[in-house]
Amino acid sequence: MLAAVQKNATRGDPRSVVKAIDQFCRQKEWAMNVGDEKGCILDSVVTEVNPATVLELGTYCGYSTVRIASLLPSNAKLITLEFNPDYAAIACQVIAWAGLEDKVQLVEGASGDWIPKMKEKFGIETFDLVFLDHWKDRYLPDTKLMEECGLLRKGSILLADNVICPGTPDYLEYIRNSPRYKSQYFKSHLEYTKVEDGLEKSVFLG
Ligand SMILES: Cc1ncnc2c1ncn2[C@@H]1O[C@H](/C=C/CNC(=O)c2cc(-c3ccc(F)cc3)cc(O)c2O)[C@@H](O)[C@H]1O
Ligand SMILES: [Mg+2]
Repeated sequence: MLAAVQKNATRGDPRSVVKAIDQFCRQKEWAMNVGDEKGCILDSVVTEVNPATVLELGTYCGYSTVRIASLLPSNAKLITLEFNPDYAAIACQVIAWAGLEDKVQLVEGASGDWIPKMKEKFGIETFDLVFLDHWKDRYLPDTKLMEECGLLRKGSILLADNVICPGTPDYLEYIRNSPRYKSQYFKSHLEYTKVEDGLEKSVFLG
């Protein structure tokens, strides 16, 4: 995938990096990027929220990191957590190829370890937007952890990938029934396939 980016995408052009990865995953080898169809929904949420602070859980190869960072205002900050060093190394190069390294802080480590350190290590008060796309059984514990650490403010937006496929039943049950969130489901398809999947957008009510 990285070779495809370096061969087909233009340095400093995030859209060409996104296109190169999507082309590679459609033509050569499927990969678990959020993809172009759900990616458009992601783009519209990022544009609508216009966040100053973003947390991404699960960088993988940096596809959604590039999509999000390319839409952020100049002073905005995107912190992305990835605990697999091999994926982190690839993502770092993909983000650099897109010319977005100044907007992105890629942190190598587990979300559970780093979420409690966000304030002291990065001077983050609260996140305006969180994109959840890591192991599906971590969405709920990490959401509760973000609440406990005071990282969500009235109006913070959580956007979760794969709430249908592979599915995040415990997270959906919690977020749709909690009086502290207002949720909305965006129906779509699993990246590069016709299988149903979707994104769940939830506003923290404080
Ligand atoms: C606690 C913790 N801390 C830090 N990094 C963490 C972390 N937990 C995981 N990570 C990291 O994040 C990525 C993991 C992503 C998991 N995503 C999926 O499993 C996924 C799967 C599919 C899929 C659908 C149908 C199929 F048939 C097969 C696969 C589609 C998707 O879109 C997915 O996101 C990966 O880079 C992993 O190292
Ligand atoms: Mg996903």
